[in-house]
Amino acid sequence: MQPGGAHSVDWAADLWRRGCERLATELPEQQFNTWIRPLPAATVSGEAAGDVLVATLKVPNHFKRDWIRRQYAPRIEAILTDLAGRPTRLELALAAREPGSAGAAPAAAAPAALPQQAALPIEPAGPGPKPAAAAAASASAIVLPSQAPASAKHRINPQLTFDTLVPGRANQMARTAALHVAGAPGVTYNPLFIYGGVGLGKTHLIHAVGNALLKDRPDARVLYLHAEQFISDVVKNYQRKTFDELKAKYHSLDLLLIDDVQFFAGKDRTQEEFFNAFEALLAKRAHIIMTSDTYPKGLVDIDERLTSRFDAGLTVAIEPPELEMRVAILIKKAEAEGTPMPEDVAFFIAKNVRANVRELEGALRKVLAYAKFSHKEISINLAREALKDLLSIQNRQIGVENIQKTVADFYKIKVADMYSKKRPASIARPRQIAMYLAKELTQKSLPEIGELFGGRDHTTVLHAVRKIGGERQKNTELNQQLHVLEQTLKG
Ligand SMILES: Nc1ncnc2c1ncn2[C@@H]1O[C@H](COP(=O)(O)OP(=O)(O)OP(=O)(O)O)[C@@H](O)[C@H]1O
Repeated sequence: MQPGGAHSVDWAADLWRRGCERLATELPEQQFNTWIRPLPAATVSGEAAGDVLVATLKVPNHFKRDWIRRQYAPRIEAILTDLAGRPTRLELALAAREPGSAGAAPAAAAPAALPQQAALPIEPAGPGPKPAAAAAASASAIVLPSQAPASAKHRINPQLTFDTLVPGRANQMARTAALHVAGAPGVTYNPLFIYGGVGLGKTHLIHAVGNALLKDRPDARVLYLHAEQFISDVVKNYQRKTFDELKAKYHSLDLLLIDDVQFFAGKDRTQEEFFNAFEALLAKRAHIIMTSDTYPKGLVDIDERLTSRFDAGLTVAIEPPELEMRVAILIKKAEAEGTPMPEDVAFFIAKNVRANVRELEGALRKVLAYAKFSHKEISINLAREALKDLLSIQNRQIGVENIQKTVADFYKIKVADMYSKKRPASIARPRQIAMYLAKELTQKSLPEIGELFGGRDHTTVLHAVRKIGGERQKNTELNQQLHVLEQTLKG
């Protein structure tokens, strides 16, 4: 499709196919096969949202929708934006279930023979189907067959190295331990158990160990896999009664890197096989590194015999990165993309995107794509524009009342003084600061803010916004206080 022009089915089908191809090279095979490949159909529409292309993917249940949204949506959007040459937004719509189906989406547009992995019940059964309203495809949308390339890249990703991992307080312990293991596997910290929230770099770190070891010892037998792949292997070998093959594969390794072991929950046979592999590997001084979303004792539905072994080497956490580390990550990643990122822009993005590194990368891609397609220099204004949706979602959650209360607490005045007519500086200044923050952090207009501050005129608010904004540039103490208030308000 050309921007603003007529859609062509071939063009749209090709867009999705190329998107899948790119995803397949970036995601671990198991993740690609589990989450992306089975998506039954995609639709693309151009007009529905102005000049933004909307790609709608149908997903079978709430669980998958939320997971894909959290884990993959920013990347899919960035890839489609890149391939389409225009901003593309992803919508995830619940597919209506066919009567009698087990929860799969309608098969009408699905390809006849996509090879599927051994399907394992890794998620709770989704709630009932949503009415057709959930399917957001517009009348002008084109239905695309889900197409996925036959092969997907997997195992160790050569780009995930210690060199590309930005160090910081958040990953200091984990990184140090990982470097240690890479230098002398099988000696200490065995097993190494790394835990932390999503998108904080656990997978990156264990790939880095694998890459480092392979660089030193190219013949080392190193295997990276997601826990789901192990589950899948156990099922396959169970069906074929080929447990010797399973043993031969896992028990002979020098380094086993296994991601997201919380997925073993409730899978007794898998746990038993993993226990066997674990014991065999430790006995021959091979190293095991595991990741999880929680520490060993926090794992549920996993045999205590295993969790106590997980904890027997070294357990380290990866924390969410602090502001400076987020800035460093942005600058480094932008540099790697060949686009230098001004420090003030990196600070702006880092202050607004704080959840995890994956989201930070998503925001960076949006900004870079926006700069590319609009042929503009990267600036704070451009970043604000590119991340408009993201920022407004965050800001919508902050209410003016909350700002008034937080600022009043901070400057130790009464909340009632925010609406009062009192004018002493000890009260007027915090009030101006609250007005400034209300303008910065919410979508409210100047008159609306004035109304919420005891029915003041919008020019009073404008004056406060300009005054505090201007002073902020020169007065570091005020700037610091505003940072603290912003961080508190954004939670
Ligand atoms: N310190 C860092 N420096 C550079 N890139 C990082 C850093 N931490 C994370 N990343 C990048 O962020 C993205 C998400 O990281 P990764 O996939 O390793 O997270 P994770 O903790 O394994 O998440 P999940 O639990 O969802 O699998 C990756 O692209 C990774 O390269």
